[in-house]
Amino acid sequence: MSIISIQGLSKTYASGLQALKAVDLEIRRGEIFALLGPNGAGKTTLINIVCGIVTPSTGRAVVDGHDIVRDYRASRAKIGLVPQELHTDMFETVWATVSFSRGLFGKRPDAAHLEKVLRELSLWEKRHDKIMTLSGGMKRRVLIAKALAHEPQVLFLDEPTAGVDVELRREMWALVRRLREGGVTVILTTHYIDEAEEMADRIGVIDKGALVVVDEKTALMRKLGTKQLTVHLARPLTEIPPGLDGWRLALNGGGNELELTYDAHQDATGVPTLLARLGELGIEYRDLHTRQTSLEEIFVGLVAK
Ligand SMILES: Nc1ncnc2c1ncn2[C@@H]1O[C@H](COP(=O)(O)OP(=O)(O)OP(=O)(O)O)[C@@H](O)[C@H]1O
Repeated sequence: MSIISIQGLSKTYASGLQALKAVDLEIRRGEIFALLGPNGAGKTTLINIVCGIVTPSTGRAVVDGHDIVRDYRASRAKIGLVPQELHTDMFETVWATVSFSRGLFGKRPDAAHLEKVLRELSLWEKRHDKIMTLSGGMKRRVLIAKALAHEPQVLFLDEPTAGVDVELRREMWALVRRLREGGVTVILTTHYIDEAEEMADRIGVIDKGALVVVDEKTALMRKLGTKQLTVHLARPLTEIPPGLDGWRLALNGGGNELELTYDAHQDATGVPTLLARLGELGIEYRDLHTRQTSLEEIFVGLVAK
C-alpha cells in the first residue's frame, strides 16, 4: 500500500521552464526510496511540490490519504523535510529550535519524544548549546531532529550526505536504517550512486523532468547490468580477428586485453564458446577477469544524451 501517490505531476515555472513532466510515482510505506538524477533534473521540484512549497501545474499527489493541495495541513504534518542547509535559528539553542518545529505542526509539547530524537542523534548533551556553536556535522543532525520533532510518517532527505565526512556519512546511513526500522518511510535524493546502492530498497532515476526508470535496486542492477570478461592475452593483437565476429568484443590495453560484454543472466553467456574459439584460432591468454557493471554505469547510460 502506497504512503505517497503521485499522478501526472507536472511543473512549468513562470520562466516557461518545464521542470517536471507528468510524473507518476508510488512510494511504498516503510521503504527507503532513492531519487537519483543529474543537476537540474527536477528532484528538488518534486520534493518541494509534495511538501507544499511549490504548487504543481497539473496532476496530484496524496500523502497518507491527504491531498497535498486540498488537504495541505494534514498532508504536510505527515512529512519531515531535511533540507540541504540550515538557514535560520543560529542563535537558538538546540532544544528551543526542535521544540518550535514540533509546535509548528500543532502538536502538543512532548519532552519525552524530543529527548528520544536528540539522544538518537547524539545531540542530547548539546541541547542547551546555541546552534552557531555546533560543528557542521552536528548542525546537520539538528536539521534531522527538527524534521523528526513532529513524528512524521515520511522523511525527505535532500542530499543528506553532500559534503560530509566519511564517518558522519556512515552515521547518517545507520540513522536512516534505524528510522526505517521504526516505521518511517524515507525518500532521499542523492548524487552519490554508492549511497543509493548502499541504502535504497528502490531507485527512481529522473532526467530532464521525467522519471526514466523506477525499480527495485536489485532488479535494476540485474536487468540493466551486464558483465565484462577481460581476457589478458599472451601476445598483443592489432585488431579483433575476423574469426571472432559475432561477439560483443573490444580490444583494450594497447591490444593486450580482449573485453567481452555479456548478460550474465542468459544461459548462453558466450564465455565458454569464446574461450574455445580463442583456442581454435591459436590466441593464447594468461589470465581472465570478470566484473559486474556498477549502478553508476547503469545510471550514466540512462541519463546520457
Ligand atoms: N523557482 C524557479 N523558477 C524557475 N526555474 C526553476 C525554479 N526552481 C528550479 N528551476 C529550474 O527547474 C529545473 C529543475 O530544478 P531542480 O532544483 O528541481 O533540480 P534538481 O534535480 O533538484 O537539481 P540539483 O541536483 O542541482 O539540486 C532546473 O532547470 C532549475 O533551473
